[in-house]
Order: sequence, then structure tokens, then C-alpha cells
Amino acid sequence: MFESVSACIRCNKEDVAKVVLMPGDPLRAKFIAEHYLEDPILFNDVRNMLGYTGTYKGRRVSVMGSGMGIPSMCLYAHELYTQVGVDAIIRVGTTGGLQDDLHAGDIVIAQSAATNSSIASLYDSPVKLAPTASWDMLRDAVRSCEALGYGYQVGQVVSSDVFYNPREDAPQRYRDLGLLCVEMETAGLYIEAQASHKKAISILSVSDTFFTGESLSADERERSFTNMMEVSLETALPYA
Ligand SMILES: O=P(O)(O)O[C@H]1O[C@H](CO)[C@@H](O)[C@H]1O
Ligand SMILES: O=c1cc[nH]c(=O)[nH]1
Repeated sequence: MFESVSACIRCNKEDVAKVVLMPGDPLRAKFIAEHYLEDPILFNDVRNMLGYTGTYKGRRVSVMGSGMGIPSMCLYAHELYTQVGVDAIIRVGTTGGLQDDLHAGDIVIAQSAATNSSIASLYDSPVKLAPTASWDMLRDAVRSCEALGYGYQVGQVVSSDVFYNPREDAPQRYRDLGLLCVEMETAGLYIEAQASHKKAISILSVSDTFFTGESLSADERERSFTNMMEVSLETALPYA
């Protein structure tokens, strides 16, 4: 029998690890659990936002979908941090590349996230918060890429509230500002981590590029981001 600890996650708290990998797609969570975790158990299936816990290199690690967009990410991250007792979340996401030296399949570690969302304005603060990665997790993500021999870039990404932006010049403006890539959740995750005094890092894989026209299929998006998954699992170990 599940103890329902929060509004949208039905689980026993002790079934969730202290560190959670969060892809947007719950089927990517299932893929990670089935391919990388030993003895995975399903701890959440409310709304099919699948969450699993197993062991990786002998340490307990969980993986759960976040859904798409800042509202969905914020809801689940908030419940995991404040009601389930999770200490650290690693977003395992896809992103659209803006710069010419980013190619499909490349890894981006998000140091910070510019956003068109109002999330940072909702906190009672005399300043607008700057969504920023946890330094130790950023360092550990870099170390994991280097240990595995995978190339990576570290920098500022864009977390957009919309996938289809009515401002057609938006990607060009982002590119001119040196922003690396566009996705839809990192700023929300970083603000939730800051507000909860917890840790977060966003590790992204480029699924397509805005200016050079590279693109991966939906099936490849679901299954072929194994470099990013391996980096994320290695990054999780110190927090497990
Ligand atoms: O692959 P995920 O983690 O879902 O991330 C990206 O993909 C979705 C859009 O296709 C958005 O959620 C965006 O942030
Ligand atoms: O272009 C893209 C690719 C992935 N995710 C996004 O939000 N945008």
C-alpha cells in the first residue's frame, strides 16, 4: 500500500533515493531505469509520470519524468524536494542548439538559465533571482564528462515557456547573446532548488540545431542519448 506523501506523487518516501535524475519524458525515465539501474522498482505512476528507484554502482538512485515546461518541472521538483525529502535533482534533457559548434548529440551542462518565464519574479525577493546550477554538481558533471571522454560545453542556456515562439527572431537574438541552446525546464528546476536550499544540475543533449538544420527522430530522442545518461548517473553518485 502506498503512503501518498504529496499531491502528484504517490509513493513511500523511503522508496525514493536522495538523488533523482529527471528527464522530461517519462519513457526516458523508464529507459534509464531498465538499461542502467539494478533491481528497479516503480515508485510512482500517477499521470504516468513514471518514477523508479534502483542501484547504480551499488548506490541508490531514482529516475522520474518531469513533464514538459517549467510549471510541470516546478511541481514535481517542489514535491520531491519539500515533501519526499530528495536532496539533489539532475535534469537529463534534450535541447535545441543555437551556436554553430554545437551538434546533434553534443552535451551541454547548464551553468545558468535565462528565461522568458515569470518564475523568478514570483518569489518575495528585492531582486530577480538568477537561475543557477549548484556549483558542486556542475563541477561533478564536468569531471564525469572528462572521465568518460565525452566532449561538453558549459554555459548559459535558455528555458522558454513556449516551444513554438511567435517571435520568429527569438533564436537569432539568443544566439547573438551567446546563449548555447534552448529547452523548457532548467530555470524552473534551479529556482526550486534555490528556494528549497537543495541542489540541482541540468545536463542536456542536443536533439536538433536551429541554424545548421541537424535533427534527430522522436525514436532517437527517446533512446539514443546514452552519453548524457551515463554522465548524469556518474554525476549522481556523490549525492546518492
Ligand atoms: O527532452 P526533454 O527533457 O523533455 O526536454 C525538451 O524536450 C521538450 C520539447 O520537445 C521540452 O521538455 C524540452 O525542454
Ligand atoms: O528546439 C528544441 C529542442 C529541444 N527542446 C526544445 O525546447 N527546443
